[in-house]
Amino acid sequence: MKRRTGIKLCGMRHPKDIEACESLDIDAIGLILVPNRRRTVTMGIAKEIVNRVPDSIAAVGVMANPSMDEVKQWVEHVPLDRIQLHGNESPECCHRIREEVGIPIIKVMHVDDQGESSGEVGAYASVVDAVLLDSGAGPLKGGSGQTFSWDKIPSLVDPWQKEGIPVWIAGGLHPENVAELVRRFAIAGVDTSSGVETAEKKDPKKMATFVERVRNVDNE
Ligand SMILES: O=C(O)c1ccccc1N[C@@H]1O[C@H](COP(=O)(O)O)[C@@H](O)[C@H]1O
Repeated sequence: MKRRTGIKLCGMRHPKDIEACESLDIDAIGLILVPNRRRTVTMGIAKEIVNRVPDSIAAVGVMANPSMDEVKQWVEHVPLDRIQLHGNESPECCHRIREEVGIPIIKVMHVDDQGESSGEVGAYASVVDAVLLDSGAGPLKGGSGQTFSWDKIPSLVDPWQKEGIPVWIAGGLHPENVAELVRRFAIAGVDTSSGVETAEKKDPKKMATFVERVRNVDNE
């Protein structure tokens, strides 16, 4: 059966970034709703962007350790399709958000220098819809442009896959390294932010090349 790798392009900040996505064969775009980050968008901009996203592309809101009130405020004003929890949210917190807000949860697990990942499979498998492995590098965690050691991917991914949880990979992915990642490992999807920017702005050419390189491997 032909493979199809999920692709999420994250950190959209302007409605024109979405124009550049419209012709791309991607699955999701992400909006940074974490306060005080370089790519953080206001509620107004988030709403404007999501309203332009084609139906075939999911709009993902990226949050880190949000309160229940904050989550509810975002989803009340912005029609998000998924919530990406990029902090240290407990299984109980994931469960509560999923139940009370009714939106699928992507839980980010951070991979440290030793290749160890946060998050016990047994505790999270029943309360999340997908897992995203990202580099734990840097004090801010997320959007760092840093890769983690890929050698551990099979042993990190396998226990989730056995529970039927799709695992996506992020952290320092760009058009020059994504084909190798997708070719080497059986993963559900890839997610990038810094790697498709030039001078801190989304670069339509890099986004298109990133997608093309993934789809070329899918078609090998
Ligand atoms: O992109 C950000 O600025 C960001 C801020 C806070 C939390 C998460 C963030 N981004 C997520 O991190 C991954 C990896 O980013 P990068 O490709 O290494 O720059 C990205 O795909 C987003 O999901």
